Amino acid sequence: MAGEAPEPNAQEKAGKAFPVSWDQFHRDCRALTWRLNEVGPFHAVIAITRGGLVPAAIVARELGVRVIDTVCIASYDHTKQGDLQVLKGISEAAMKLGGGTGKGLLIVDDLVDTGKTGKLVREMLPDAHFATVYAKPKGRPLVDTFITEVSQDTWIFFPWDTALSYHPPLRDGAA
Ligand SMILES: O=P(O)(O)OC[C@H]1O[C@H](OP(=O)(O)OP(=O)(O)O)[C@H](O)[C@@H]1O
Ligand code: HPA
Ligand SMILES: [Mg+2]
Repeated sequence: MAGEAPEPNAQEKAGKAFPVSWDQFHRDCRALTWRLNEVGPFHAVIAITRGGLVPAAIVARELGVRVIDTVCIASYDHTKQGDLQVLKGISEAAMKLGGGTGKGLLIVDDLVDTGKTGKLVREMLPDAHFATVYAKPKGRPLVDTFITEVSQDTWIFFPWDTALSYHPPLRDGAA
């Protein structure tokens, strides 16, 4: 007897693809910084790894912030979301800069999807400003500043996760 079909992963459930190039990502990070410049100044940037590292570097460079800390959280194994694991918390030095509640700190991530990751970090730093480059509707209420909203059924492909490859012509069935 045939086994049950495997459950679709988050990317398969999403259906639509939104590939982002390095150029586009850099432009979107700069656009994010324009908005954040109105909100700051910030004592430090807290990057949610790993996806938040790239936008955090660009945003910190544009804002002239040199103190950068990480909060290391794992949830998706490629496209399947499991339980959140905090692999490394926020450093004592960064906590001190934020007065224990995150005031004056800027949390940066590449995107919010379900909002689970963002919610966890917000609980650690309730007074921090939370910025992401992209936001899906479920996670959007958690974010203070973002640039582009994509629908919940869209999967964003980041340039560090992708490579150029052959794409068949539309008439041969390409999506
Ligand atoms: O809003 P959520 O549903 O929680 O999803 C958003 C999070 O998922 C991705 O990280 P991931 O856990 O895949 O780890 P990575 O940043 O190391 O790739 C992304 O970078 C966000 O941090
Ligand atoms: O749409 C997405 N793209 C890449 N990583 C993700 N992690 C959660 N959602 C996404
Ligand atoms: Mg991440």
